[in-house]
Amino acid sequence: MTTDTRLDVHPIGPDPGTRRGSTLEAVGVSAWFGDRKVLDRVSLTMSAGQVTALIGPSGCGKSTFLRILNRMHELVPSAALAGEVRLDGTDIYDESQRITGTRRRVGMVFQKPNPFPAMTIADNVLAGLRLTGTKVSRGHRDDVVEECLTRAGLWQEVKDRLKSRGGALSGGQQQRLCIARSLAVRPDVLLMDEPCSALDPTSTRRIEETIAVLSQEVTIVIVTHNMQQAARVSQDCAFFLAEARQPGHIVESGPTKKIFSTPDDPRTSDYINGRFG
Ligand SMILES: Nc1ncnc2c1ncn2[C@@H]1O[C@H](COP(=O)(O)OP(=O)(O)OP(=O)(O)O)[C@@H](O)[C@H]1O
Repeated sequence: MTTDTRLDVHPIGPDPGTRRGSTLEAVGVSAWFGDRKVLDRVSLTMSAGQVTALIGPSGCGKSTFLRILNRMHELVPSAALAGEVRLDGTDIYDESQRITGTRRRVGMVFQKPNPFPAMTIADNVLAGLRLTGTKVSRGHRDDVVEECLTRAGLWQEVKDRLKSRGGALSGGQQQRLCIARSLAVRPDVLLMDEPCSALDPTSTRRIEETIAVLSQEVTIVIVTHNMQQAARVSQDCAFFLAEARQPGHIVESGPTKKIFSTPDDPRTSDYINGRFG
């Protein structure tokens, strides 16, 4: 299919500003790689319009849990899963649910910025639409590019060079370009797996500002090793732990303010205060 023959159809979903994201609810989620169980009965509600931070030491299953939330876990041949993930009440693993529909509603931004380096900045934004088969008219494409780059906090920096290669941007700009690409399909939920770990402090701050703005419209779940970042950007927080070769589980979850000030479990306090992990 050539892009020029696409129908005059706008991206799917309500206009930004008219909604507050979707609620994601994990219910009794367990996960395996082969025989090895890596998550044990994880239940967590990630509320609409909130930022939920997933924290915990390396290897406790945070990324696996995140990948379960948009059906990427099942791409690993040895992977298995139990439990439910409800998106606004509907289990995304129910056989009536199509994987492409879930991926469109639940976007993902990865640790390492991964724009298409040889593609122009504008085409990088539109690539998200092409990958999900969402049609957009030629006349509407410029609007989508501007809107998404604006929402990702990148428009002012790139508006005069939209035809430059995505690979020519700085690391932080590339990450915001990837966020813009995710936003083009108007997801209800954005999953972010350590989105700032490869970035300098200034770029990190820009991404955090972007997260704060986006969270008014999109539900955000972020994995971070940076406790200050979790405290800054999230309203809710879940502390994962895998002890003594046991599968990862949630020790406690709740409002970030409470988790960081008066956690119920001493292991949470020890981790947050850098006494292990
Ligand atoms: N593709 C895979 N095949 C086999 N085992 C895997 C795979 N991916 C992850 N694991 C294992 O699952 C467990 C959880 O890994 P995961 O990456 O989810 O942890 P994490 O908390 O995100 O770690 P980190 O903070 O270091 O990214 C680890 O023991 C890891 O070795």
